[in-house]
Amino acid sequence: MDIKTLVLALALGNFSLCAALFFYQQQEVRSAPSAGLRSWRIARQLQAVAWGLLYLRGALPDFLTIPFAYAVLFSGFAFDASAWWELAGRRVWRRYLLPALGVSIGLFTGAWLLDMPAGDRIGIAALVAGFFALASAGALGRGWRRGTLLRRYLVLSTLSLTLVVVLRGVLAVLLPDGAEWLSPALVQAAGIVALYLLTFGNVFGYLLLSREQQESELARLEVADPLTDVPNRRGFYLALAPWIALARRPGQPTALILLKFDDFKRINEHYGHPVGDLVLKTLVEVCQKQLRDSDLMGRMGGAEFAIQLPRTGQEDACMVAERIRLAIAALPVKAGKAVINMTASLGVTTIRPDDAAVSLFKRADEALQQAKREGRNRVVAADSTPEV
Ligand SMILES: Nc1nc2c(ncn2[C@@H]2O[C@H](COP(=O)(O)OP(=O)(O)OP(=O)(O)O)[C@@H](O)[C@H]2O)c(=O)[nH]1
Repeated sequence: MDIKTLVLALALGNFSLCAALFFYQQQEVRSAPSAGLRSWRIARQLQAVAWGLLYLRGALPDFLTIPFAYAVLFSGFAFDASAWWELAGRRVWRRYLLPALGVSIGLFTGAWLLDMPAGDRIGIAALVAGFFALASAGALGRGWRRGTLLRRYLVLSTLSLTLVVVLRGVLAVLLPDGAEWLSPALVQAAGIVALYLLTFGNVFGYLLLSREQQESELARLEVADPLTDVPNRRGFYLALAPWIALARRPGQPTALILLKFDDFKRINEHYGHPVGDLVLKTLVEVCQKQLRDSDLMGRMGGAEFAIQLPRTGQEDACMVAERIRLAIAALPVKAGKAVINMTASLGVTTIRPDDAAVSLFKRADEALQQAKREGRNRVVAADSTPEV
């Protein structure tokens, strides 16, 4: 395959992706688009045009196929890097890519206007491609420690291909006529192949990684509450199950606190649902500050939450519950212009050896209901001694 064919393949590949994306977008309003998809789409369009122009070198005026084509290509690289940063949740990095793009286009166009040797222009273009590829690798590398194999592969392949592209540029400047077996044609072929692999590694990597991110977010939402980010009922039950099983063995018990904010309906009615949401989020943070790292708070639904406290007896659990109650009552929640005073009622129990989740929650709920009946804003302990 000669270089021209590879350039054509790059143009056609990007064009066909643009077409596929056009049809995909007809559905996008129905499903949540991945972060960065817009930038990624613009990158494909720009790169398709740029490679198309580069392919037509000789058939069109030089102005179009050299400085203009490279300016469009650099913009495509910049949008690619931007898409990766957006996918990593750091949109702010786009701000730094724009000036870098301006400098890149200025340098390349300047070299063309000054009629510098083609090798120097190639050097500039390779460095620009390398810079934006490194920026993409930086965004990808942010998730390295917790990253999947796919992410790690993409980081390493991007870095090694970037190295080849940059080397190609350096050699074009330092050894324009090649040396021994390192002919200019070989260096050029290695550079364009690396760029080809970089482009399509980027294309499929982005698609696969955004799909992977969406799937892991969906899996997280199965066990987490999207508003407060604590485990939902299902997640909490899953985390509690081993402690229920352990209660059959001798040792320190695990305590359960059931907490419900008082008169929460009033907040929604007076201030509206969005303020109610904000209050819930703030109150969960207030409660979590009173807990140990080993404790776990989960949302059972509405304004009701549960807290598991491993290796904690009833007396200590009551102390924690009282601390939480006081912290909630002491802190007025600011939501916009409103300052809202909240209280909560709490029922406390410990897991008995004969408990199942149903009996455990029933007992904690009875204690909670008693706290509500007795006037709210209080802690009630259930009787945790096993029935005989
Ligand atoms: N803002 C907001 N409100 C919610 C959410 N989930 C449930 N609620 C509201 O929470 C309120 C819970 O009300 P109830 O269970 O009747 O009890 P309460 O008003 O808190 O009163 P008591 O428990 O009797 O002290 C209802 O008005 C629900 O609409 C939510 O995610 N956000």
